[in-house]
Amino acid sequence: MTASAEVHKGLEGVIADTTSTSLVDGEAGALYYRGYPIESLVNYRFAEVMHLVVFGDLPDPRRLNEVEDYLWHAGRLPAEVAATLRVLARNGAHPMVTLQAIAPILALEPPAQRLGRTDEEEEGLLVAARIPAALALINAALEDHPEPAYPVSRRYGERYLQLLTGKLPSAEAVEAFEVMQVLQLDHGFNASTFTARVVTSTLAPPASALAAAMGALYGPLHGAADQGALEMAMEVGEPQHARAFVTQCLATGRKVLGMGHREYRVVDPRAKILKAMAERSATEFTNRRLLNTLSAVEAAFVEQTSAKRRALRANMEFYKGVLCLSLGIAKEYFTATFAASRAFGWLAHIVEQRQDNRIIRPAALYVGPAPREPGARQKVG
Ligand SMILES: CC(=O)SCCNC(=O)CCNC(=O)[C@H](O)C(C)(C)COP(=O)(O)OP(=O)(O)OC[C@H]1O[C@@H](n2cnc3c(N)ncnc32)[C@H](O)[C@@H]1OP(=O)(O)O
Ligand SMILES: O=C([O-])CC(=O)C(=O)O
Repeated sequence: MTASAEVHKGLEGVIADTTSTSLVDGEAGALYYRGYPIESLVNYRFAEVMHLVVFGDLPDPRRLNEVEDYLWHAGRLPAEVAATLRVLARNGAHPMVTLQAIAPILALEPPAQRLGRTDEEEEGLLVAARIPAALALINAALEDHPEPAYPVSRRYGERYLQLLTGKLPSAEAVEAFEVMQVLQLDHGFNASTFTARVVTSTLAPPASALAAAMGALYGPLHGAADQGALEMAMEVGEPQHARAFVTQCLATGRKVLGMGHREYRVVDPRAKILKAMAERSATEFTNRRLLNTLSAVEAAFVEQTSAKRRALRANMEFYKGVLCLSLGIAKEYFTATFAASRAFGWLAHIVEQRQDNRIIRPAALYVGPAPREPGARQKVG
């Protein structure tokens, strides 16, 4: 590459490939899965929208039954996989670190049930289906509890919450949880999805691509902003401290997590839905105070960044934590819960990438020393 070449730092605006899974309209603040606006999809079960994203259409009742049955059977961890996971988790790393390490192992010992897809797709589906039980096991190992019994419910959200919290959730909690998971399914060429596509482009197996994507999601500029935003609200403490906190962040270059987005120039449409849900769910004093603090941080941030070349607004991560806490999900499991949903979106992109593959290999503008000779030197030894 010559020195006159233009560098697209962060690949902003670079169209790297086509996709038919989701459309992100950053100017209008709209998101569509396979053509359907997300606002219309929040009325469907998670398993239905997952089917839409991965397979391209909403399932009829018979297929939904088949998919929910598959997720239940496939989602149960084989004994040896569970034992490996338990040993790894006991090292005490963050659940996302353990989950990434175990992801390829989750593909071992597949069940007899399949969804009639290719071997590669079935591998990805299996890893994604097993994430909820894997998280419950990580939680049990870290807390030194016995492994939770595998729930009888075929409903994805009910099973997930029961696995993670140890309690049978209310119907309202299941609905709210599934809406959140629907909103997290897919989002164009975000960093973790692009990672999955890069790994897939080398023809590495889906389980390797999913593990790599988990690594990308765990960064605070991407998926881990959910835990980060909530911890920031805890640090701020009270709404009246928000203005000074934002001033300090902007003066020192510290990122206010959960604010700003590469694509959206207006509020992220998912953030609007999640904020309303967080408001409805935060009845308990601590969660209400966290919500009010976040709201004050958002107002101060929007005001203090109004002179920037770009409008910076709340993204999906900002209010999500309050909803998660209300559902009984501890903050260390926010990003892993995001991964549990996004894994299906990653799979949709893995399938798309494999269908029309070319290795992803951009060019670099070399800025190191000009070619030179090391000069004469005595041979060592
Ligand atoms: C599911 C998700 O992944 S959603 C995103 C989750 N991530 C976060 O919430 C982390 C906080 N946000 C950010 O770091 C960024 O906004 C990102 C990573 C989301 C997007 O990054 P970019 O597209 O490179 O940011 P962008 O070019 O729009 O930033 C413009 C300016 O605003 C600043 N800015 C952007 N977001 C923030 C923020 N949250 N806090 C402080 N300043 C910010 C940038 O530093 C830049 O400043 P400059 O013009 O003085 O250089
Ligand atoms: O699109 C992005 O860059 C990040 C995001 O919102 C997502 O992955 O959901």
